[in-house]
Amino acid sequence: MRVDIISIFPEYFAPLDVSLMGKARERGILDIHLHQLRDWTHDVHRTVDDTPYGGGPGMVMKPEVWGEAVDAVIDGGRAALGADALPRLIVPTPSGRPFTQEVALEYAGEPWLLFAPARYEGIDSRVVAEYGERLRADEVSIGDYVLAGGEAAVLVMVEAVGRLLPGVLGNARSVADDSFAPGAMANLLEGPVYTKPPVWRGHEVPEVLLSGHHGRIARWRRDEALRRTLDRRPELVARLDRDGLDKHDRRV
Ligand SMILES: Nc1ccc2ncsc2c1
Repeated sequence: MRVDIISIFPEYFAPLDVSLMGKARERGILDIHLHQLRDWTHDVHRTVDDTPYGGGPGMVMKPEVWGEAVDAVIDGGRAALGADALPRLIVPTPSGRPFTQEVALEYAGEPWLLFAPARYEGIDSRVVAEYGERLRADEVSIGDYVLAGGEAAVLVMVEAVGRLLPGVLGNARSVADDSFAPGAMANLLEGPVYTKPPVWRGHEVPEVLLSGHHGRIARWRRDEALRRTLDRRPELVARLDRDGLDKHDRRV
């Protein structure tokens, strides 16, 4: 998968050089290209924003600069992927559709993603309108809180998508084990986890986990996942269809 990221802070993405994403890049599974948005400005101050039409606080990022940058990055990607290749354009914004595991799985199936993180009050809305006429352009939110810009959201999305790519997770771990993956634990939060020693500062590991009885262990883990989900994210339990909950579950 090719990933292009255009930002006024390309250095923000240094974390993508390390750990799982760094290894995926070394192994050629993930091909990440960073671009400085200001390289497509033409004034001495390398200006990327201006005051909003209609008034109001803050500044809006200029469409001309983003248009030249996205056009150039598409041309660059096409030199590598083919003259007709087009990226999935992803614009992180608090007003976007929620970024979920389902969206991450969708993006993991794409050969080319182009992220356009904004600062200030966002990017002139004509940019998404312009590119939405010829490619898939999504405005996506990672949650309902205030950030200084979209760069942190791109880090989150690249990691969530990158770890789904074949070969990125080692054999010991598979995406099928994910807490939001389809299956018996779908839509449930991870329950508590333990490792050695069996007693730590007087806290004992639940006995069932030391029993070696796999059926009881599986049942205990599901009970704990359901209990935690009911306590912290009851709306996720509501999503479980009636078949998703067995008669034992209803006693949790
Ligand atoms: N403030 C904020 C919140 C969510 C979000 N998602 C993508 S950019 C962004 C910015």
